[in-house]
Amino acid sequence: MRKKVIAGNWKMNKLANDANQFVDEVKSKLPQSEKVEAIVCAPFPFLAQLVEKTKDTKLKVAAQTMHYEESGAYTGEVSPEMLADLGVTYVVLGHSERREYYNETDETVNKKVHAAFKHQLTPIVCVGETLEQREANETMDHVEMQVTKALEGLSEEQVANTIVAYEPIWAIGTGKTATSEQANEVCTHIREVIAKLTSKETADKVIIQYGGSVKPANVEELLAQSDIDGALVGGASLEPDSFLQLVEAGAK
Ligand SMILES: O=C[C@H](O)COP(=O)(O)O
Repeated sequence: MRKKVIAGNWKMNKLANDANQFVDEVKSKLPQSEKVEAIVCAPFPFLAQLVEKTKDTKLKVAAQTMHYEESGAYTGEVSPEMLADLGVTYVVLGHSERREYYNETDETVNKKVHAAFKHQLTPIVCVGETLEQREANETMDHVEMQVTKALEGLSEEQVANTIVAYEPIWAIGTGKTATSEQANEVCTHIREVIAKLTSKETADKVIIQYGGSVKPANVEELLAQSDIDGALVGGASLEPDSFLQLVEAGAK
C-alpha cells in the first residue's frame, strides 16, 4: 500500500518569520500516521531554519529547484550537495513555472533527477500538459514523453523512489481543477508508462501526485482515486489550517 504524500509548494511567498510561524502552528497538529508524509517546499532562504525547526517532527522540507552541477561558476544557483548538506530531503524538479520562465527542459530535468539521487534527495518530478495540448488530445503522449525523458538512465530502485507530480498547467492557480476522473486517467497512464520502462512491480511503488487547484474541499475525492497518491499544492498550502486539512485527508 503506497502512502500519501502531501507537499505544500509555497512558491515565492512568505518571509522568514511567516515560515517559522507556519511550522510552529502545524508541527504539533500533524497526524502521526505512517499513512501520510507532509512536506513543505520552501524558498531557498528559509530552508536552513525550517530544517532546524522541523527536526523531531513529521514535517519534511523540500527545495523548489536546484542546479544539476556539483559546483562552479553558476551565479545565483544552488547545488544538490548544498541542499543535502542543510538536511533538505526532497526537491521539486521541472515544475511548469520553471519550465516556462527559466528554460527548464526535459533534458535538464533528467540531469537534475540523477544529481538528486547522487545526494540522497528524493525528486518530485512535475509533468503536465497545456490547455492547447489537452484540447488537441495530446495529453497522454506529452506526459509519456516527459516521464520517459525525466526517468532516463535511472535504476529501477531509483525509479521506485521518484515521486511524479501530474500537474495540468491549465489547472495551476486558476481554480480549475481537473475532475478526479481526468486526473486519475493521466496518473494511471503515467504508472503504465513507468511499468513499460521498468516493471509493474516498480511502477506500483511510485508515488504519483496530482497538482492544480487542490484544496480541502476537493482533496478527498482526488486522493480516493486508484492512482493518485498525494497532492502538490500551491495556494491552499500557504495557510496552516488549510495545509493541515490536506494532510489529514491523506492520513484517512
Ligand atoms: O506546485 C503546485 C502547483 O503548481 C499547484 O498550484 P495551485 O495549487 O496554486 O494550483
